[in-house]
Amino acid sequence: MKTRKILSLILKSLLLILGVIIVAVIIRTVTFPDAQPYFEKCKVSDSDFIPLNDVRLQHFRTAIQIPTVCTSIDNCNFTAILQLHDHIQESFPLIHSSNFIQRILFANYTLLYRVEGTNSTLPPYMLVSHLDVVPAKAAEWQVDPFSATVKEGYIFGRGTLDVKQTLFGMMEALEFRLAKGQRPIRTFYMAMGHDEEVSGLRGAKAVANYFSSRGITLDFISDEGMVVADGILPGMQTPVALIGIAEKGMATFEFSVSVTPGHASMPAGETSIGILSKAMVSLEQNPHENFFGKGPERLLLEYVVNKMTLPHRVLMANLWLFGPLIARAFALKPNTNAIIRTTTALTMFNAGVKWNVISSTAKAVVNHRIHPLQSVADVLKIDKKIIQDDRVKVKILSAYEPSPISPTDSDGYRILHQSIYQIFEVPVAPALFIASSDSKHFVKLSKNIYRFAPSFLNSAELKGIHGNNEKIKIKNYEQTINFYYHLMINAEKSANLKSAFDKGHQDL
Ligand SMILES: CCCCCCCC/C=C\CCCCCCCC(=O)N[C@@H](Cc1c[nH]c2ccccc12)C(=O)O
Ligand SMILES: [Zn+2]
Ligand SMILES: [Zn+2]
Repeated sequence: MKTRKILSLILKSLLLILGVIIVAVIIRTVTFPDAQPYFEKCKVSDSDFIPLNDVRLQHFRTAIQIPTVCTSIDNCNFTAILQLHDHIQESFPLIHSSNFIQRILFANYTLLYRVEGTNSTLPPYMLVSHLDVVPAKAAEWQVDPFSATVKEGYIFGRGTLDVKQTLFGMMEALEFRLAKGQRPIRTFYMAMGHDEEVSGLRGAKAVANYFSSRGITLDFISDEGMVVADGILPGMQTPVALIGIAEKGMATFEFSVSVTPGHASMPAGETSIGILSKAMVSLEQNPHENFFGKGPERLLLEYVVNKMTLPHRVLMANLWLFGPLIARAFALKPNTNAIIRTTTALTMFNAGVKWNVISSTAKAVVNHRIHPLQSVADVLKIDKKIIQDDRVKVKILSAYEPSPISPTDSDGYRILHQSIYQIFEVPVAPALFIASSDSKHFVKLSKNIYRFAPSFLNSAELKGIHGNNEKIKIKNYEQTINFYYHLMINAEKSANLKSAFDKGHQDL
């Protein structure tokens, strides 16, 4: 009898606790604050819209057809890069004949345009793109990667998403303003690196030195980066534009094992290949810590929870209860896994000289993209702990720390948010940029650095970046031009944007 009473009491207590949790979850879900600043949809009048006519389309197609491939810092198609310089000058005659626009060359191939505004009291900003592209294996593409083939509503080609669309988008926008007699009020720069895909150490680094040697700082910088993600963020009923407020660091390690070589007929147990393979499998099977809920993605979720389907809203609004479950869910897909941890990619493995020789050495390269909550030193220490084999030696081939996290209450963020919203009319949220950009060289020039390309992409299209069949929707390229057009205009009225943010619903 006594036992039954105790069990009944325990059951009632558990039901009470469950009830309290359910009520707490419901209250949190329905009262979750909406961090999405509201804008009246700023109607884009015809005069404010740049149509993608045949001339502009051909400008872009010709740029794609110029194979500005870089494979290493000293191995670029420099002839093609100079061809692209010429094509840019031919495509934008007003820019290149203007007396208030200066074109500056760095390291023979990197370009910086300075557009002097009429009001020198407004702090300058910078738009960043790059001229070079990664190689493409033509045999694996549906079309020639440098043909700029137009089909099925797309323009196919290496560089259509990374990142000649922003290069020509910003230039078309400025040329259009000049053609309308609109001299910009606010001074801004457009930087175009020639070696972004191989570190930017010759190009963007020289541009950074130019600014720092003159004591010039920038109010904000907009570089390539995150995108308008369509069907990528779990639970989102609409696409969501992600502004990279920080970028991951990068560490490329070379792991090697050396043993005494010998005849394959008399192997001494473990070989260099076997020892290194085991070490690499350990790295691959032991991912770095899952930081879900502790990094910029927490801010991202606060911005978009209320735009999610109800089941996802219940989960995302209650990370206190469902955090561990969501952390595991984010880890399942490469795109979302990349924003919650330091990633480990085994990218090269070289060993052996002949089938009947025990190889003296085996070498492997691992590329880590480092989460902002870790450092290069942390990652190296953890790798060594995972491998736990002193025979495996490690050399740092290149390393960059994660960037600082830029604020979301800056003029620059507001300008990007508004410009994105005007063109795409989708929720906009801050996020961690999962790759690297030339902006890593500009962190001393501005604390407001944002990594965003106005690319409207689903998971399949995203795979084209550095992959096969890179392609941009024709409509998305037109949106890209108009994104930069509105960014330039919004940058000249940013004070209004602040009041709009501060007061909620506003006509701008
Ligand atoms: C919850 C949100 C879901 C997440 C969605 C993910 C969306 C992904 C968005 C964008 C990813 C595409 C990235 C495109 C730009 C990539 C720029 C780039 O390729 N950078 C290179 C830079 C680089 C190359 N070699 C070196 C050597 C040394 C330093 C840098 C570089 C790169 O990152 O590899
Ligand atoms: Zn790239
Ligand atoms: Zn790029």
